Amino acid sequence: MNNVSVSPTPGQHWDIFCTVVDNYGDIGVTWRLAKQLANEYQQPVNLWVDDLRSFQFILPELDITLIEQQHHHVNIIKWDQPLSRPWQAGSVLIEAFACDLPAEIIDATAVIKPFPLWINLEYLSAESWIDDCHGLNSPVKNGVKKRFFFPGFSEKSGGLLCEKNLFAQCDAWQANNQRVQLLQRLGVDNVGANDRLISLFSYESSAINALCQQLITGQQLTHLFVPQGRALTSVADALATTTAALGKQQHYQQGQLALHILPMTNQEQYDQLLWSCDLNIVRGEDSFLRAQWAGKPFIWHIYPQDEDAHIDKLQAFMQRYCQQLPLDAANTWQQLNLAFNQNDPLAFSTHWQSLQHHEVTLDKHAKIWPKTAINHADLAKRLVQMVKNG
Ligand SMILES: Cc1cn([C@H]2C[C@H](O)[C@@H](COP(=O)(O)OP(=O)(O)O[C@H]3O[C@@H](C)[C@H](O)[C@@H](O)[C@H]3O)O2)c(=O)[nH]c1=O
Repeated sequence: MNNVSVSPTPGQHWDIFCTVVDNYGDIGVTWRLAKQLANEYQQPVNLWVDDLRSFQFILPELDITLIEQQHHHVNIIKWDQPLSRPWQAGSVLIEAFACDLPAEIIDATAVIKPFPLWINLEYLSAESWIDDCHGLNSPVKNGVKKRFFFPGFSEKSGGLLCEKNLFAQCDAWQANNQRVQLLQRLGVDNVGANDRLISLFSYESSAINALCQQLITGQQLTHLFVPQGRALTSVADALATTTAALGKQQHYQQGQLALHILPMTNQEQYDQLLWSCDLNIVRGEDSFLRAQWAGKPFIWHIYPQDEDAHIDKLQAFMQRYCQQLPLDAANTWQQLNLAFNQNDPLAFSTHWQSLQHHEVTLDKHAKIWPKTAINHADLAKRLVQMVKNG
């Protein structure tokens, strides 16, 4: 057996394997989980990642030439095939998002006894069917089984990733108006007390065109913060320019819209941007959750799937999110999200204009939502408990 060290007593560490499919969500989620397990639960964690270049966008200090390195107390290993560093069995083996584990590990099921607790970490969903699948076992090989872990919003699910001190950090940031420091760091020094701040980290959408037009002609000056990437293409279209031209300028003003183009930062600084804005437009899985933890209203651009499966996922979430909202505010917010996801600029403009009537309600709701959503226990806590229970 190549590249597997067979030790008579498996180690106590956790291995997390992550394949970067596209974008930053797969690595974003596993990196966050690895940091939390290492720092809050003092677990030795190996994070195996097949694409360090993508990882570097959200961890700029990562050295992409190294096979192994430590950051935030997590041991990060470049996952090559075949493995460039032998795998040694630990106590837990996490396959993130059903990635194919290395053949060396599958073969090792024949010889390593007991085999580490094998967990398949699934994508987050607000759909209720996940409650019945969370925790189920499925046979893999040689009598070894893997267990399914479904993150979700219900008590029966695997819960949501959220660090122990996150809400306190966010509250302190907002109470002390620390956004001023953030804006200084970003080189944005012309923000008035009544200006609106919006962050935009989405995929391409023609609704962005409508958004920009609404902001340009709006009553209030809006600062729109756009990290380099896919949303910028749609912003450039809306402003009848190109991403290359926009990229050169960094700050750009048209009417009541002040556009600021940002480099990607680490996850901690991205959180600070979300905490500082009045509205966040987010996407995928991880930024979607972080916008909720920021306690601010948001629009969710969900990762598109075949046959519009993502729209069911979006509806399932919106239903949960809106349970405690008055009907008219809920309707406006849901229609706005649908318009963004369905590339409908006309509908987006209509619902954007209605949004102003519900700003106070949505603001209040966004503040109380995190405590409802966390449902007494975050994901890492539930995961550690699952491991303890065996
Ligand atoms: C803009 C920005 C983001 N980030 C982080 C936040 C998140 O961890 C990560 C972005 O991940 P997401 O929000 O999930 O969006 P994404 O579109 O990048 O990832 C998606 O990838 C697909 C393959 C998955 O199937 C989707 O479910 C989703 O996870 O990038 C930074 O750290 N710094 C930044 O400046």
